Amino acid sequence: MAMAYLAWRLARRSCPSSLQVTSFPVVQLHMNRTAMRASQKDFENSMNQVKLLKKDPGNEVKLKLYALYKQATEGPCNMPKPGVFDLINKAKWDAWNALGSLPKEAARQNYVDLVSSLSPSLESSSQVEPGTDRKSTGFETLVVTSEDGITKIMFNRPKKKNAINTEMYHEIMRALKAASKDDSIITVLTGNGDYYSSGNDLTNFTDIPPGGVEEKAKNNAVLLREFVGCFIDFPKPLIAVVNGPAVGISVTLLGLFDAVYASDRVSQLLESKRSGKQREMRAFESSFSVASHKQATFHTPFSHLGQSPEGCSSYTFPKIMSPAKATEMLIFGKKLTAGEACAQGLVTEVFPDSTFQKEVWTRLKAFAKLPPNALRISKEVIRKREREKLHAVNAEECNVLQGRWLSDECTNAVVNFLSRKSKL
Ligand SMILES: CCCCCCCCCC/C=C\CC(=O)SCCNC(=O)CCNC(=O)[C@H](O)C(C)(C)COP(=O)(O)OP(=O)(O)OC[C@H]1O[C@@H](n2cnc3c(N)ncnc32)[C@H](O)[C@@H]1OP(=O)(O)O
Repeated sequence: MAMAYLAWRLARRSCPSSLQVTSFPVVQLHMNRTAMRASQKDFENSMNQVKLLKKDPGNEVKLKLYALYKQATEGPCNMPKPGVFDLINKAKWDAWNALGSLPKEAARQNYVDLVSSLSPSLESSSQVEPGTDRKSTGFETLVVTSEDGITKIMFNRPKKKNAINTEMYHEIMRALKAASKDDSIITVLTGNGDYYSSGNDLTNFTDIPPGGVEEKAKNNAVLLREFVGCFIDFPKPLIAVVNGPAVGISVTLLGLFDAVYASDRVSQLLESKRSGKQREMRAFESSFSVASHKQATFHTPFSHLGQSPEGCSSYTFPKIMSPAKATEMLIFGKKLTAGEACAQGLVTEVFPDSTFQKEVWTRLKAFAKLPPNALRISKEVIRKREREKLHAVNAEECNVLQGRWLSDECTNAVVNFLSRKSKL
């Protein structure tokens, strides 16, 4: 299996990009019905369609496409037979040689037929113009797209600072489950608008079911545990592109990500603020086209809200940043800038704001070209010895929170926010 994969990767490298696929039994069906009517234009269109295939059609098909392409463009196999240990080139040679003296026009037709037989896998991509994202529908609170081996899950409640309401919790779980099974290599979470996320939507606490607040707290604890569990168990590299302030659960979850990237705008802005350079700060702020853009800060104000840590942060944060630094954040609600969060290990790297998106996405695209199985296996090796512990921590945190949600401290904090008496 692994060898077949390696063969395929190498074959891709040694072929024109358009013929990254190929042959077989399926094709045999088409070989004899050759009407020799496929034009050069049809052939070129098919080569372009192959590039849009979203599902890997399998090594055999890829080899067949390779062979037909060679036959259509160069005629019968004219290469010396590779050595028995040169597995990849031997597989390609065999496929091409097996076409014997099939005329170029017939090979071209068969190539076109084969590509058209792969149409189910083309349908999803053909809905999208080349070069644009494949967008998943069926989400109200997210925009989920897939391109270049990256599934991007974007929080999409910008007017509410991407606060995570109950629907969004469910949709994030659904999107993560889909991403774990789709053909993407890595998964990215980011936010639309000026915030990454303002954390739990405090109105989640207002919809009390007939069973009363105890039932509500219990249900929320069950759901929260399931939600955090999706992050603990997510099998592919999971990366946060933190585009603005992050609050509460959107911060604590970062300890379960594989990499966290943020822009340096925070540090520059705060530095100006700290040094009292007001004019410089105003100039700095106005230099951004989106005037409402906010600093990317990291804030977990649990005590202020009468709550306690979640997202496994009671375990991951002391490990990541030292117990004392974690205490300042999780217990005393100290807000960190991106630079500070990076110095403490919560953020992987901070980029200059002017080039943040460009640099991050260039890097992510390069990551997405790495061998997917190696990425998953390496992640599993790292996560394996922690998984059980993380699930236990998650269960305990949810249990404690269930009690906190019933406390006066929490009720008062939520009421104060909702009645506009308080803000972070
Ligand atoms: C399936 C599972 C369901 C389980 C449900 C329970 C699970 C609980 C999980 C964990 C519990 C807690 C963890 C946390 O996340 S704690 C952190 C909670 N977040 C906050 O306390 C932030 C509150 N928001 C603010 O302080 C401010 O809004 C802000 C983020 C500092 C931004 O200030 P701003 O002046 O720039 O913008 P503002 O006008 O306030 O906001 C614009 C509108 O967005 C609304 N909004 C923002 N954040 C939230 C939020 N977290 N919850 C609800 N609504 C929010 C705000 O009310 C404005 O709305 P409107 O325009 O007035 O209608």
